[in-house]
Amino acid sequence: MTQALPNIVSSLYERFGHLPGVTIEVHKELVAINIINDVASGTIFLQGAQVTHYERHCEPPILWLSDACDYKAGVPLRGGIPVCWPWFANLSHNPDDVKVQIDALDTPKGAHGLVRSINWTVEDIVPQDNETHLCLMLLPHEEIPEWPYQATLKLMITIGAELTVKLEVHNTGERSFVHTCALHSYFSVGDIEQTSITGLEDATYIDALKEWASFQQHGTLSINEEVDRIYQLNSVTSEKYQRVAQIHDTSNNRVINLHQIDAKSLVVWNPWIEKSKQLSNFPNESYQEMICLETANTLTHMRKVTPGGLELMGFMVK
Ligand SMILES: O=P(O)(O)OC[C@H]1O[C@@H](O)[C@H](O)[C@@H](O)[C@@H]1O
Repeated sequence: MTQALPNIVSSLYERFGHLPGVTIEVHKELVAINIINDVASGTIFLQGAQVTHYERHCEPPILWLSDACDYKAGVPLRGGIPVCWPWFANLSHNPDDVKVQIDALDTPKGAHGLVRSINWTVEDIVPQDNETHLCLMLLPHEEIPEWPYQATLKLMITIGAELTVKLEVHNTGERSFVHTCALHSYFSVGDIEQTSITGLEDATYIDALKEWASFQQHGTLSINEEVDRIYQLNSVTSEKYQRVAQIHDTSNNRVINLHQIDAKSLVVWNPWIEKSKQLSNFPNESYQEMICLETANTLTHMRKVTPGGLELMGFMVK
């Protein structure tokens, strides 16, 4: 972060004024925007445009955030909704076009791309009684010296009775580029052993724990061991949100409904016992209280963005 934290906070207040239900806070080395309106509350960090909290009043939080986050600049927070772009997962598991494009760059090639630990700028905050809209923006060619393609990334978030998060990728340059991406949502559940997922019946998935082989889902998905799967949802369109999965969070007596638009992949991940011990900023027992359902376009759903082209994908939680 080049600007001192208090300066970032004061310049945001100067730009937007003191908007109702909007406060800007510093968490150690990071700046966050807190939202509260008549129906819900939320928190969005500038680093990674990472939504870390969403809760409807009088209900348990919908998103999970680790208690072990250290709020350090350059380290993505464990939980909430990290934005993965321009590649998802390890580069080695991406389509050849993505690998070739990224291999040519002199940039770190860790999992989940380049933008989850960079500060995004705040484009807009619009508070209303029942929903608050935010837009965060990133110009990757300006923030990542090695990224050679001109583009504008926008993350559009609505905090209301529903949570919507949309990622827009606009090619503003003269060369095409490809990407895979994900909104890597960590959902909070009361007890993973009393949690099941419906909506994926009969869907095809790639199992990252079984040598990336392809399988078909039969019936409800219960989580009682490590799960790391990429479901391919070919029927999702760019026309309207489509209900893709439901998390039955039985111990909280609720169902979280996930709808997607123009996002044809859904990653389901829980690290379970052994993998939990290897993850950064992840308490050993936390696998019991979270499940990732990650709205994505990956593998065969890689996207090519031609000059002037604009890609939009996202999800809504009802
Ligand atoms: O530790 P990271 O880089 O945030 O990744 C967490 C997980 O992210 C998921 O999307 C992947 O499917 C998992 O394989 C991975 O372990």
